[in-house]
Amino acid sequence: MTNPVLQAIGISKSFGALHASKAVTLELRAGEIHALIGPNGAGKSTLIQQIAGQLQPDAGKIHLNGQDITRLGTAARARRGLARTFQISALAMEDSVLQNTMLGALGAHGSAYRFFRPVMADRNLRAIAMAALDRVGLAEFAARQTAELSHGERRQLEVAVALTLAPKAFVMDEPMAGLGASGSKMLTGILDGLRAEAPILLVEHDMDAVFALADRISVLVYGQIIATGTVDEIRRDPDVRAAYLGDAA
Ligand SMILES: Nc1ncnc2c1ncn2[C@@H]1O[C@H](COP(=O)(O)OP(=O)(O)OP(=O)(O)O)[C@@H](O)[C@H]1O
Repeated sequence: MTNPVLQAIGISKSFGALHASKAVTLELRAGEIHALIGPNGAGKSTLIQQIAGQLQPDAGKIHLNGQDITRLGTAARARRGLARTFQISALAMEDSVLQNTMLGALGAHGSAYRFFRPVMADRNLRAIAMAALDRVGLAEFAARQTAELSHGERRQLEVAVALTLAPKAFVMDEPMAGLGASGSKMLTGILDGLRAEAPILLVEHDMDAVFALADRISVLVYGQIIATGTVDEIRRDPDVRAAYLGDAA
């Protein structure tokens, strides 16, 4: 088996007396969507923040392609190919869909600081951005102001911006949140195809999306991973049913 792309190795984090992550070990392998599920307050966000670099673990390490990135901040991790998506506030609402995407592409492919006009005239960046927009079904919206997009289309745009970074791994925090049935279906289809480009660590409460997308699922309860397995293994796992899924499985 190939080496994991992204690893959390023995991650622990406490807030006072509360152990939000207890020696969590998790692997994201090439080509997979690995869902992280668990009840409210289980520690999913805390773990994702440590993986993305917003929070420093008390103990343990984060590796990206075998390299220790534990001490790097979010920007340095992003430059190394860790794409954290679904922070909608990162989009400039007054700019066009294409401008948002090209500025994302500039972060990864532009070597020097450039003023905005030359950036927008850069054919190479434009081609990278248009390819990313096409990939998520937004090419025909390139000239629209981002503020005009629906909630679901903004999610698609976030994916396009992340794609311009040529990511090695995606970390996605509740991408389906706030989307209606058709938005979820559209985004599920997009994520389904993305795993071939880079594996996805997916935190998601929408179990239909999780069961439709995940190659493997890890279940976090009280800061600990109680099971990792395929959808079928997790659905059948008696500990998971007792702690989390109940009759919903
Ligand atoms: N900065 C913080 N200071 C103190 N306690 C925190 C902090 N961040 C999280 N916690 C606590 O750590 C525990 C895990 O929270 P976390 O948000 O990681 O869970 P979660 O699984 O993401 O929950 P949800 O599904 O509701 O988003 C909770 O008890 C939470 O109250």
